[in-house]
Amino acid sequence: MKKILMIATGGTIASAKGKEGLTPSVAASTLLDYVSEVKSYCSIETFQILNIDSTNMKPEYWVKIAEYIIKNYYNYDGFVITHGTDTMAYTSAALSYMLQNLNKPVVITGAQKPISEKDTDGVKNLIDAIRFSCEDVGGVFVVFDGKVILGTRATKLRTRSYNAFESINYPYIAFIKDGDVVYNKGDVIKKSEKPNFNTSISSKVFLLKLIPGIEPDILDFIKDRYEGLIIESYGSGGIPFEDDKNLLPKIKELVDKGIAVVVTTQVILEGSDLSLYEVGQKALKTPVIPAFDMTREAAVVKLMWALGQSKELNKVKEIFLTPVKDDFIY
Ligand SMILES: NC(=O)C[C@H](N)C(=O)O
Repeated sequence: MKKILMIATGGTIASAKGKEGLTPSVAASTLLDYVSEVKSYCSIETFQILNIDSTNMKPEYWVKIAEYIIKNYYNYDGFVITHGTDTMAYTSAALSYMLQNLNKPVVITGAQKPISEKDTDGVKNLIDAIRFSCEDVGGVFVVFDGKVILGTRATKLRTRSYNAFESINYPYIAFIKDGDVVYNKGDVIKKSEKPNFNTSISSKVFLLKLIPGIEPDILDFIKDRYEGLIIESYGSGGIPFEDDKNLLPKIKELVDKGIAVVVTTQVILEGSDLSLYEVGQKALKTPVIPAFDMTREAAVVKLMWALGQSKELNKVKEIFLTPVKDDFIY
């Protein structure tokens, strides 16, 4: 029998109605009571590491979760993390960078409705997640609504529906149908020889979403406070450069100060290509770092993680542009 560690962090799956609306309250061991049939094929231990709405997630908590997994890595065959959906894709990206070359699965799941409710998706998601954590594969995954998504490729696209998550610009890894795992793209998740753990991270990253007419001087504020900036530009990617709305000189000031500036797109599907338009090529010359087809979540967390490894701009750029298990494709 496989030995699984389930780490609970809160989220809707573990929530109940409180005085001010839904709030995490159900303990890890109680969550397990709802899915007791899994005990027929694996043995599970639980640990309550946090009990938060995932809106309250922060990088320090990613480190806490990752370090708990590292501490217990050789004692279990797989790991399941129950988590709120709102920032689940950030956590799955963070764990993907902190825990690399895994030879065991780390599976994150949650629910749109509390596990105690009659029409909950929590029971199915938790059973599916535990089922996938018993597979002979390595990596970090989101399992939700019967789909297995690579940890760096998940994004929450729906606030209410059970199919809250999609795999962005990348195939689903597998589907779970009536308890069976049906692989769709299993080749990237073969087990590695030796895991590589690195939990250093900087939270000094800012995400700036462009809107038409954005004032360049917002960048002065960012320059004084952050080590990295992600600019969510439009479409295929570009930076406005006309007249008093020209952002490029201010971006150059940031880069000259050693701040890593990444440009991505607000459009969720099909990725960015800064070489396509003049607005993009001018940005590349500033120079900014392109995020290609990464999700917003992966780009933000990878920059935080790269800045945890080095403060030297060229090195940060090199780390950011080194693919980690298909987190982006040129
Ligand atoms: N469905 C959910 O889990 C949403 C909740 N607010 C959370 O992210 O913790």
